[in-house]
Amino acid sequence: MKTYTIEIAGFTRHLPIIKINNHLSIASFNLLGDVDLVCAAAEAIAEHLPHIDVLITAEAKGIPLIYELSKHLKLPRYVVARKQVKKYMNKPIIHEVQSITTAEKQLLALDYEDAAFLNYKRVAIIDDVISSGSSLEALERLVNKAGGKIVAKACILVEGDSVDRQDVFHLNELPLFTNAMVECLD
Ligand SMILES: O=P(O)(O)OC[C@H]1O[C@H](OP(=O)(O)OP(=O)(O)O)[C@H](O)[C@@H]1O
Ligand SMILES: Nc1ncnc2[nH]cnc12
Repeated sequence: MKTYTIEIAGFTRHLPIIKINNHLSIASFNLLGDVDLVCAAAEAIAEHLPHIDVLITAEAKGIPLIYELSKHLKLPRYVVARKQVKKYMNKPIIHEVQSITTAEKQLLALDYEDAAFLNYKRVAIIDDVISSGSSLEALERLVNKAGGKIVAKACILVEGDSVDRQDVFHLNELPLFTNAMVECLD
């Protein structure tokens, strides 16, 4: 398998290059299960955040990261926007998302209790990767609707066009690959 090698918070990882459609491939970054990397990335991001009251992310890969970040920042509660409305959710606020990794439109939903918790709080939006920016935009809309104040946006990796974003703190950058480009890699 072709891989892309990247350094993140002092750790080297060899990411498999995966075709996502007829034109594009991504270097797939899956932090689920990677304890050392999650801990180091959380520590590195924590140093660059202003004073905040609560972190929010989108499920699923952002969850271990904000858990670890919340521990660092001594924040007792964090908020996760879900990709499905569960029966146990109360009056959810919903926004559509078209993430680069998923062909179909998805949704992000915030439970009423979590939305109420964000109200008037200083909120940092956190994700593992920001690529098209669609997930970030949906999270921004949810936080605004909930009455939270977005004071920081941070992720481990920015990808593709998002590498030029000035509004997101990040630890490193990932390229997008055309499939023709991938054919030429050894
Ligand atoms: O900037 P975007 O194009 O929206 O892409 C970024 C999103 O893609 C990934 O989630 P993914 O859709 O792979 O879902 P998962 O975390 O549930 O695996 C990542 O965790 C971000 O949330
Ligand atoms: N390269 C990547 N790896 C994992 N998830 C992603 N979401 C967007 N880009 C991604």
